[in-house]
Amino acid sequence: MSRIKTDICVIGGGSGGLSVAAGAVQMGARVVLIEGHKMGGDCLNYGCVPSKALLSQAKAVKARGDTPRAEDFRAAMAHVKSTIATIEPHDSVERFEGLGVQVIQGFARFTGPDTVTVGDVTISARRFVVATGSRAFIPPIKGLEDVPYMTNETLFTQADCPGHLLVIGAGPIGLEMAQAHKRLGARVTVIEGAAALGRDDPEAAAVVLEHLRSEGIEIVEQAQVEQVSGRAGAIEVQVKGGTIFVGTHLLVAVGRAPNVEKLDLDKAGIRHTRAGITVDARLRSTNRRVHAIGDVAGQGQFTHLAGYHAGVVIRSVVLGLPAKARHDHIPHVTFTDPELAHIGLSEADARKRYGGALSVHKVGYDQIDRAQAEGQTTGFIKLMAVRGRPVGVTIVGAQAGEVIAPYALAMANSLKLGAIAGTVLPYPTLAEIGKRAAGAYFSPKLFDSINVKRFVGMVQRWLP
Ligand SMILES: Cc1cc2nc3c(=O)[nH]c(=O)nc-3n(C[C@H](O)[C@H](O)[C@H](O)COP(=O)(O)OP(=O)(O)OC[C@H]3O[C@@H](n4cnc5c(N)ncnc54)[C@H](O)[C@@H]3O)c2cc1C
Ligand SMILES: NC(=O)c1ccc[n+]([C@@H]2O[C@H](COP(=O)([O-])OP(=O)(O)OC[C@H]3O[C@@H](n4cnc5c(N)ncnc54)[C@H](O)[C@@H]3O)[C@@H](O)[C@H]2O)c1
Repeated sequence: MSRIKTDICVIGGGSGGLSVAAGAVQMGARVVLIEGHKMGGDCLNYGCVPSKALLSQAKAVKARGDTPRAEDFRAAMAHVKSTIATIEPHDSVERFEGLGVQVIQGFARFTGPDTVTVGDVTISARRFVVATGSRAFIPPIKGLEDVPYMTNETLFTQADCPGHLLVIGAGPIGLEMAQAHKRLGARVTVIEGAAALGRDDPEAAAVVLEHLRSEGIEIVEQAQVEQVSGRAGAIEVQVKGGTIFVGTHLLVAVGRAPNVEKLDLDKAGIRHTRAGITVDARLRSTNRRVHAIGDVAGQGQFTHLAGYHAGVVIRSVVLGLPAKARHDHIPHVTFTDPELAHIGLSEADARKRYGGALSVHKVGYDQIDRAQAEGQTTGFIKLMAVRGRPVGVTIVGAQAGEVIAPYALAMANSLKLGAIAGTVLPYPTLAEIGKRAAGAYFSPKLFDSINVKRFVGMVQRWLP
């Protein structure tokens, strides 16, 4: 048994853990990083990177306009592999060892409040950061364990395009992958127990769903899956009420489960629930020496959130500052075509919280010259504003994930809408839609005000 003493021990080498390790070591701390499987975690290997690479290939095939061919799917999967391979060195053991991090490969488990073991190595540290991420949640559906099914961990290893892909769950994973597979030549049926994109603005979700259906994807809502049967190539999914959907392949995308089982959290007095490790505003667990970040902290499941958490925890464990995380300024984007981006409060939540003080401003993509020029007039921005500040923004339409950036800046830095309305943007760009929405907040105050009209009348009489 060998022993290592260090300042910071990071468990999990994905989006969150790698950011903590790189930041902490470069600022002078001694860092041990433990990764049980693949450096880069879900995002690089089974999540954001492969899914966006597949979507980009599917978009190119769709743009070509003819019937997808078998080679298209193979070429798309080859692109997925090569994209991962290109990014991989950035997250590699070699790069991190080069930065001065001691990387240990194996699954870590706590053996006490300030020790973990990996194989025959025991590590004691001043602070621990748990960044073990999440995996696909497998629901207790009758028969599921007896049929071949895919999750995000196996989806990107397919050799050939499925004939008819059945997807359980119409969240971001289910719908992004439904569109990618449809555009690459599969028939696709998405089976959703409640409302598709149920966590998003219903008006914006409706725009995405209408478009996906127009491309030929079958999306069945309010259809809770109760039983699955069959075999490879002939899978049957039965929903509440008895309807049966038949397909060749099955993807399960019904949410995520935090990776806590292997950690022996009880040995270190770290409380957790089904959502993940319980943390306070400083991302500290119930063991003050141990922080949790990213998916396993149960505050949301996005790479940029894990990266943000890493920054907060670095201030805490490296610099000893009482840094707190906030979550009201974290955007999220579903990368379907059209994209759906959101930040802050939904319209419904903003109405509940602010009542009459809230104003809502909606501008269509069809009012934006660049959108007209590109023929991308589907969608809108919806701005929720209170006393001159944005409290929530939803955008559905072309490049919504890029277009929302000024609002992410504004909400992270408590900027007023005047900052957006007063910014000069290049013409013609899709980003103008955000400025137009801010302008819509000021228009009635400026153009419908009797006081403004009186004042202008006076000025005009006095002006020489
Ligand atoms: C299909 C899909 C698409 C996605 N698309 C997007 C997107 O477009 N944008 C976005 O922001 N987010 C997206 N996400 C979510 C994103 O991947 C996660 O939010 C992000 O990876 C979380 O980072 P993390 O550091 O918390 O965990 P991870 O990146 O998963 O890293 C956790 C690491 O910990 C390791 N580990 C686990 N247990 C132990 C242990 N006991 N000891 C040692 N190591 C351990 C794991 O092997 C893993 O490498 C997507 C997810 C999926 C599944
Ligand atoms: N673009 C992105 O940023 C992106 C992309 C993919 C994933 N992610 C992250 O990963 C998380 C998980 O995504 P997800 O799509 O797996 O989960 P999700 O929780 O967002 O959606 C799962 C859906 O499955 C449905 N469902 C659950 N059980 C069912 C059953 N028995 N029958 C039918 N439907 C059922 C739910 O009602 C829900 O609508 C996301 O919330 C997000 O944080 C992000």
